[in-house]
This record gives sequence, C-alpha cells and structure tokens, in this order.
Amino acid sequence: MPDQPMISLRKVSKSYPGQPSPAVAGFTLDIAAGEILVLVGPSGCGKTTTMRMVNRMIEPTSGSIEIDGRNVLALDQNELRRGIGYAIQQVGLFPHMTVARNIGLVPRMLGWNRKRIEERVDALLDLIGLGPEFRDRLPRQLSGGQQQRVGVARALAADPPVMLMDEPFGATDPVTRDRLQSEFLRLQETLRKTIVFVTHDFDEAIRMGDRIAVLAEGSRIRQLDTPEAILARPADEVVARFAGAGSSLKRLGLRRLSEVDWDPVPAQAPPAVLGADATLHTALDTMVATASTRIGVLDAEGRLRGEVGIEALMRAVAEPAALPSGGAV
Ligand SMILES: Nc1ncnc2c1ncn2[C@@H]1O[C@H](COP(=O)(O)OP(=O)(O)OP(=O)(O)O)[C@@H](O)[C@H]1O
Repeated sequence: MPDQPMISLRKVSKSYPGQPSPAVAGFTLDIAAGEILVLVGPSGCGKTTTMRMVNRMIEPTSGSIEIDGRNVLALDQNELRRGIGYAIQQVGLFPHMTVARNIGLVPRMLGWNRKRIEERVDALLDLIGLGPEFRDRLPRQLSGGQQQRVGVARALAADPPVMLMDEPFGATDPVTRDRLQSEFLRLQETLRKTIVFVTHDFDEAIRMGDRIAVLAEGSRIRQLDTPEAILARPADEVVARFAGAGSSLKRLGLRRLSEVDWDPVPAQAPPAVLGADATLHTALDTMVATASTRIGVLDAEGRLRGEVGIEALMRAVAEPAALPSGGAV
C-alpha cells in the first residue's frame, strides 16, 4: 500500500458566478509527501484556482480536500493558511517592511518570541544566500531575483510541510530564473516539502516537477506523470505540442548514465570519464569535447565500472525505459 498522500483533492470544482463553465471541474489528485507536483497548462485553464483552493484562498464549490488526512474545509481558514507556505510571482513583499520583518511575518503571527524569530530570519537569509546586510533593506532596495528569494524565504519561515508556489520565479529574467530554480531544487533536497507548483512554462515544469499534471480548460487533467514519461509518451497531440520539439534534448538532460546500458570496463583507458550520476547531456557534451564516442563511468568511490557508447545514449533518447507511471489519464 502506498503511504497516505499529503494532499488529496477529490472531485473538487469551482464555479465563479457569471461564468458559463466551471473554472475547475471535478479535479481529483493525490500528492505524496515530499513531492513537487507541477500544474502546467495554458492561461485561464484553472491552475491558480486549483492551487488556491488547497489553502482556501478560494472556496471550492464542491468536492473534498485533505491535507495529511485532515479535512481542509473544516479547519479554521487563518490557521490553515499559516500552516501552508505561499510564494507567488508578484512576491507580495510588504514595501514598507524590511527584509527581516517580511520574512518574520508568519512566525510573528504564530506568536513566536523575538529571539526565535531573529534566529529563524538569520537562518533563512543564510539558506537563500543573502548575507545579514540584507536584513534591514526594504524590498525596493533589492534586485528582482533577490526579492523572489526573500518571497521564498518568507514562505518557508514557519517551516510548513506544504507549500504552494504560483510562478514564484516568473518575474525574473531567464538567467536569474534558472539560478533560482537550481537553488530551490537544492534546498528541496533537504527540506522535502510537499509542493504544489503552478507554471505555464513547460520547461519550468520539466525542471521542477517530480510529477506534472498537464491541464486543459476546467483544470481537466490531460496527463499526469513524471517529466520523463510525459516527454517520452505524451498522452495526446496537445501535450506533445506543449512538450515541444526539443523533447529528445530535454530527455538527455533528465536521464543519467546510471540509467543506461554499460559495456564492461574497457582494456584501454577511456578518453574521458564521468560519474554515474552525470546526465546524458553532460556525457554527450564530453564526448563531443573529447572527440570520442565512448565514455568511462565511475562509481561513487571513483572506480571505473564500465563504459557507455554513443549508441546507448541514442537508444536511451529514442526509447525511454519503463518508468513507474504516475497514472497517465
Ligand atoms: N474571481 C473570478 N471571478 C470570475 N472568474 C474568474 C475569477 N478568477 C478566475 N476566473 C476565471 O476562471 C478561469 C481559471 O482562472 P485561473 O486564474 O485559475 O487560471 P490559470 O490557469 O491560473 O491562468 P493564468 O495562467 O493566466 O494565471 C479563467 O477563465 C478565469 O477567467
């Protein structure tokens, strides 16, 4: 039996008054503890509405939502929201409050004492890579990327097990965005939060998601699966188009040498070696750089364990391995 999901939505619907069709129509999804579940889809398909019903910023018209087995709709709204981190594109930092006060907002509302809040703010500033000199700055004295980091720190402040992130890196330039995504994924390796992440950018979905729900209008799930499986086996034409023409390349960036067939250790030392956790993208780059069609694979102790040829890379891109399915629909 799989573990109980951390977030469970059952036949959740939302109809806005005056709208001809529901913004969300019978949405059902389980999200595992520690998972980043990405909702991706075109503008207006219902991503934000779906996500905001989890912390009841929007009240569902019908259906049930549970967090950690508790019925969200029966909880006190304020209490519920304080227990769920929330980070959005507009960041929502209070312009007249310093960085420290912005980050300490939820702990203050939770009644933590001053010392504990100060320590938490320092720890979070450190976590997001901003030094103590940022403590007393106002949001307008920060770059866009720094503001986004502070927004994420604020969402993490009370250490909530669940986070809702709505295009949290959306307002930054591509380079900053890329860096924020990597930083956040690194943080998540230790934090293991359960995260609902909304984006309309499929590349971001691929990068951030443990699983991705590709949505159509009314928040209807077109496909729910791992990034790799969606790239390899899009459920329909629309998902395939959404996934884009660069899928093979994306797959190269997602799969690792440990996942492809190795040949035995060669008699002659290979021209280049990589760790088994290197992506196929890195492997291909290295092959090109060394003008070789083979690459040695090292284990965690740095011992040569085998060799991978370019044919194995090509096979891996062409025919994806059997993946544990998240339940394609
Ligand atoms: N307060 C509201 N009143 C009426 N209709 C609304 C309201 N909020 C959203 N809608 C409608 O509900 C549908 C879903 O909106 P939602 O914001 O959830 O979509 P989205 O996928 O997050 O879009 P985007 O990517 O553009 O933010 C849209 O058709 C939108 O116009």
